[in-house]
Amino acid sequence: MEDEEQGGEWAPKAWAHLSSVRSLSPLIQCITNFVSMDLTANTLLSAGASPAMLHSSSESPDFTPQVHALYINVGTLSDGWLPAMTVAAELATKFNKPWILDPVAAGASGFRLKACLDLLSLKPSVIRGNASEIIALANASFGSSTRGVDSSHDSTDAVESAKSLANSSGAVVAVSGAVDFITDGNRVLRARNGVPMMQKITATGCAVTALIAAFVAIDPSHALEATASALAVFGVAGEIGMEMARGPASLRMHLIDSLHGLDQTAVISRVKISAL
Ligand SMILES: Nc1ncnc2c1ncn2[C@@H]1O[C@H](COP(=O)(O)OP(=O)(O)O)[C@@H](O)[C@H]1O
Ligand SMILES: Cc1ncsc1CCOP(=O)(O)O
Ligand SMILES: [Mg+2]
Repeated sequence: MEDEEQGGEWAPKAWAHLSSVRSLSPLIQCITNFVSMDLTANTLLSAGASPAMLHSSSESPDFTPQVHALYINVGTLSDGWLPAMTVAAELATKFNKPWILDPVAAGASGFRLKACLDLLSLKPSVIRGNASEIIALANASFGSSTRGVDSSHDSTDAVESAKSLANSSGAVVAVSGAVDFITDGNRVLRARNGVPMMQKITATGCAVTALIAAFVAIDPSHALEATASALAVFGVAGEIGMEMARGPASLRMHLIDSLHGLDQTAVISRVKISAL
């Protein structure tokens, strides 16, 4: 099975997506949490994209129409930031720009769940979360099965929730974990790259969602494929980075270096994407 997943039709697609990000350098507006800002911006830069962490609702009317994609992450949500997210998402929709949602800890509180559900009504192109977040959103429930920002479920537990959320929202939904699943509600793709140590670095989930925004920016009409490519490419960077790392802190550094240095041979030989 693993051999079937390696190479095939998907690895050249992933390489084509990464190459387009490098040559087109899409401008990505990021409204993201305080924890993730640095890793997110550096991930986008090392992939060849151009990050801009602009979140004021006073400047989004001028700025959002110019970007190639918008990334919204509710990780350190506050009353003050929510209107800024709403304004930017409305502008993205109005100006036909893809926007991507990371519903960090969606099931941690009623405030956060309602915020995420309200943002969903503004039609994101892609939602990427861990299994607990996708289950909470699909069931519109908070509390019982959520432990803060980390998942208490395996990604395989959330495949049906992801499909149902994709169908109800119209978005492509990605569940990350040991295996990443990506669905439009009908097709389901599976990406099997990465290393477990990536969970021990804060904001790797946030960073890969930003990378999804960059990949969707350069191929907006194929959001499902672009999302799978971004998850697999980030995983490959983690695998190569892990060969040099001594723990989470050095993996963080080597992951960024590896993403920057990825070549065609590494991507083609390592990307493991398949249809479920
Ligand atoms: N056990 C694992 N093996 C390989 N890759 C993993 C594993 N757990 C997470 N990842 C990868 O780490 C990144 C962050 O995923 P995850 O930890 O699920 O998100 P979050 O940080 O939002 O909870 C993703 O690229 C995912 O594929
Ligand atoms: C620890 C923490 N607390 C609020 S946001 C955040 C970062 C979460 O990052 P990720 O979802 O990528 O693990
Ligand atoms: Mg997360």
